[in-house]
Amino acid sequence: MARDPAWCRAAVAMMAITGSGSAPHGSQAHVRLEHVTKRFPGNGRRGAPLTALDDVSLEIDRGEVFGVIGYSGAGKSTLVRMINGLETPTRGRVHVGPHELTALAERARRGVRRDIGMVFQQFNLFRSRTVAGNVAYPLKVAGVARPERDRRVARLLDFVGLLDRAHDHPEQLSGGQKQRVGIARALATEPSLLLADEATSALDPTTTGEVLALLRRVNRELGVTIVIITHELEVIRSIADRVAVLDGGRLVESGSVYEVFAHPRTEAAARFVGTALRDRPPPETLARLRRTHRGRLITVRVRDRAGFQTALAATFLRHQVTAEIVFGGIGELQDRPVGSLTFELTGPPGAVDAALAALRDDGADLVEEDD
Ligand SMILES: Nc1ncnc2c1ncn2[C@@H]1O[C@H](COP(=O)(O)OP(=O)(O)OP(=O)(O)O)[C@@H](O)[C@H]1O
Repeated sequence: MARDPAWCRAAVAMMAITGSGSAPHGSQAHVRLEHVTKRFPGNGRRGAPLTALDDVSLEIDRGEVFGVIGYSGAGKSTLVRMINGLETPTRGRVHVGPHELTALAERARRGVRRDIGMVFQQFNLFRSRTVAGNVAYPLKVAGVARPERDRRVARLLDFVGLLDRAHDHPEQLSGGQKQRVGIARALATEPSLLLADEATSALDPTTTGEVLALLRRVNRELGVTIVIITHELEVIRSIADRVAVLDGGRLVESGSVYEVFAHPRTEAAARFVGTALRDRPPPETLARLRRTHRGRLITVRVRDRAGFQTALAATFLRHQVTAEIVFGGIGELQDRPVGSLTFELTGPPGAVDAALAALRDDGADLVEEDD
């Protein structure tokens, strides 16, 4: 049964794309890693040393939210420990602000560390101290006098929305509330840099959203640079400006979240981000679509390209191909469109092949979903 190609044109035109630019990059570096390699000695049984980081160079700008993603064992936590000076590289240099960490003695490194807040997956709160006591602890260590300490603690608890829980103990709080205390504590010494290592990995999706919203406020309202380490792509997608992908200790890709997610240049990054964008129908959906649709199935990736969908509809029309959207959708990443549309194509003999050839010539990123 032929359908009116105009239907397709109208549907596609309705989803016309208006792209906008992503956050600019290139201001002042807050953290700089130059050719950092970290080797751990072999444990005797397996023998060979383990390279946790392999010649990693990257710059994190002051005031940005920078994500680091990678599978378990990729080297993410080792990278964090390089930035806060808890590990020293086997080779290479680490700069934080004006300091070259790798050139400093431990005592001086501790001074730099005071300007770095840490947030952990398991919160790491003192169970024996109250919420206020936990937030006050780093101030006590830093020798801040009681009245000032109390003032800062109240301000921080207010900022994270837990002023009314000041006298509770951590076990009386939910996971999300514990992490908010963790964030307040990390901010107590007014650091300019916050390192969040899997800060939401122990939380459910709703609570994750709340904690990410708080981190966004920390970044925007307090101007704190945030480095967020995670294996959860949704975390990067919702909060980061730029992202680096680690794979087997190597930095395989870095750039704006849009560029890395929408146009991964390496196979390793594509494999990692592919799941986040749901660029293809899942196998069970494809099987069902094949059963219920007689025409050719193709999936077209939609990216930030002005006029692309109008051109797509025009190509189908020109070749007398009927194109019905049977699956897909378009979302947003850093305010730019990203998604995919799966079409069922039907038409006169040879017309579908001609239309697909024309689309490929025009640079369309499409996949044939037929067996
Ligand atoms: N102190 C250490 N001694 C020996 N090997 C180590 C040490 N710390 C890390 N490694 C090894 O270095 C590699 C990278 O570890 P790292 O913890 O940085 O990875 P990750 O990406 O943070 O992983 P995960 O998400 O599982 O925490 C792993 O193979 C790990 O076993």
